[in-house]
Amino acid sequence: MFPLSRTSYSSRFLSRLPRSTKFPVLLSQNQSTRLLAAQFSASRKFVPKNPEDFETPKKKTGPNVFLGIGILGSVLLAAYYYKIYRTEDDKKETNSDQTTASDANEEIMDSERFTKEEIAAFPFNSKKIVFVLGGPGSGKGTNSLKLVEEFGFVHLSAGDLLRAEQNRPGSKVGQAIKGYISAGTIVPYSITIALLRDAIMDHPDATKFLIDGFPRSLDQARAFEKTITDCQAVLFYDCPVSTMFDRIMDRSKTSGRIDDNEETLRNRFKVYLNQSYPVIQDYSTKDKVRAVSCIGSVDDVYNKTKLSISDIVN
Ligand SMILES: Nc1ncnc2c1ncn2[C@@H]1O[C@H](COP(=O)(O)OP(=O)(O)O)[C@@H](O)[C@H]1O
Ligand SMILES: O=c1ccn([C@@H]2O[C@H](COP(=O)(O)OP(=O)(O)O)[C@@H](O)[C@H]2O)c(=O)[nH]1
Repeated sequence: MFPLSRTSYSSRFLSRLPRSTKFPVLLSQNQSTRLLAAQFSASRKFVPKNPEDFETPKKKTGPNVFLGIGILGSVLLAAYYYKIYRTEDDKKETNSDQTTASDANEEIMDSERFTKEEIAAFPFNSKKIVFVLGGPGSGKGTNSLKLVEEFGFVHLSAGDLLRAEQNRPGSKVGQAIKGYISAGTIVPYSITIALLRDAIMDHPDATKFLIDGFPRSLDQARAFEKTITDCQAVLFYDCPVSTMFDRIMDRSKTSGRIDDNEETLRNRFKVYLNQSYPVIQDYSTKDKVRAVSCIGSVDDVYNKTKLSISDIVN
């Protein structure tokens, strides 16, 4: 377990962002929930503008039977309409940063390269999976590449797989992926898990996998466990927002990524705290999290990384 009550953020960075995007990086479940509620709903608060907004609604003098019947009828009609007309596609469609638990039943996309029988026969359970998590720019990719070089992990970056699918001629989901990534929101896991599943199957002889940047929400974590396998550990890069911001802004000069810009980055931070951070909290209750501070030189951080997963690398 790692300490969950620490906060890390710099006033220099915070002064550059609107109030709604400022948050401490490490918070307890209650703290983060309260903070989120306060920060992200502040803009949606009801503000009385007209004199009548301040008035207490007048109490009706007697039961209005017709009104009651009308309301009941509307509710029943709405429920009927919802049941009959809401299609499976509607349920899967989610382009907001508020992926909900109801999405946890999404079907994983079929493979274009492997048959259902090949997928069913693949020994996913025999693979050691380490999730590499942390906010945007916290150092997931940098350290994963070093672990690959030194210890022969297979590195699967969910973001890289999605970008490759986005650019693949003939992809049925390329355009949709582009929409999510440019908004800084999470691609439905039916797509991401399918890409990860196929990428794992491309390495039948490998035993150790680093899955970088996934899962980004609790429902994704549960769906991966259900359809692929459980992870052995979570390598978590604990990084102040100010540092992540500066590093991404630096990276944006050469990355060519559509989402490495200030506006999308604000949303990525919001999605990270709102949806991805609870994944780290959840795995920490299962004693799976190995937290590494991102502060220090690339070599320092890598040395801390090696120490934190020394039982897995060998
Ligand atoms: N310890 C470090 N010190 C300074 N810069 C770093 C460090 N670790 C990573 N970087 C740089 O920060 C940027 C973001 O790192 P990256 O590994 O791409 O993050 P992530 O994969 O988490 O988005 C990259 O440009 C990388 O070179
Ligand atoms: O499991 C994933 C991983 C990535 N993404 C999308 O890909 C973007 C970039 O993710 P990546 O991990 O490459 O970069 P990071 O933001 O961590 O630097 C995210 O903002 C999401 O839009 C996603 O939807 N699901």
